[in-house]
Amino acid sequence: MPLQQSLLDGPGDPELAPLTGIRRAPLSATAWIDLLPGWLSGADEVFAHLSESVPWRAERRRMYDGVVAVPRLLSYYREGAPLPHPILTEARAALTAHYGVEFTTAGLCYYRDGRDSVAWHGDRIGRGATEDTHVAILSVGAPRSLHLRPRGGGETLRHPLGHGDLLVMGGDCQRTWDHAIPKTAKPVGPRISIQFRPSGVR
Ligand SMILES: O=C(O)CCC(=O)C(=O)O
Ligand SMILES: [Fe+2]
Repeated sequence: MPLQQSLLDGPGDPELAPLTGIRRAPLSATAWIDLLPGWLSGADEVFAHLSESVPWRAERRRMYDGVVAVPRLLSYYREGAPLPHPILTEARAALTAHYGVEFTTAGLCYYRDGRDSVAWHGDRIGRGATEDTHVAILSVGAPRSLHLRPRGGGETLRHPLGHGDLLVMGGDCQRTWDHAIPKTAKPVGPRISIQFRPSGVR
């Protein structure tokens, strides 16, 4: 199975490292990202479980004068909805304790291959449009690059997100920066991204 070859974590129960190891990279005076590579170990089983048990949806969106397929599969766990793997419940509790901010919703994306992507955007639907907010991303599966650039234009920063890695955006990052997962022509396996957000942020 080509999927297995892309995962390097080996067997073992899913386990989260302490968040004390997280490193902050300021983006500006008011925006930052926190990074913790390898936050989740034993991520193979998590990837396999989520691939199979999450109700993935293929969405279509109206664009200009046509309707196009959204280039990734989606699933959304609103506030109060049980998450699809116990390690995600644990991850959310750890993030909530570490940041003193309640993460209540989870958006999941499934990038089937390098043609799947998310275009430049900020998570500005709702509260993120006007208030500082945290958005925490746990990545499992094939590594993909998260790109960030200032909204007014400027240099693009590239952060590779691998199997079990955590990246948290904070401050006014959603208002003043955009992020994207660009398509890649390289042969890449599937990736699942889990985004934890506080209430009212999309
Ligand atoms: O796949 C990712 O890690 C990012 C997804 C994202 O930016 C979003 O769904 O808002
Ligand atoms: Fe986003």
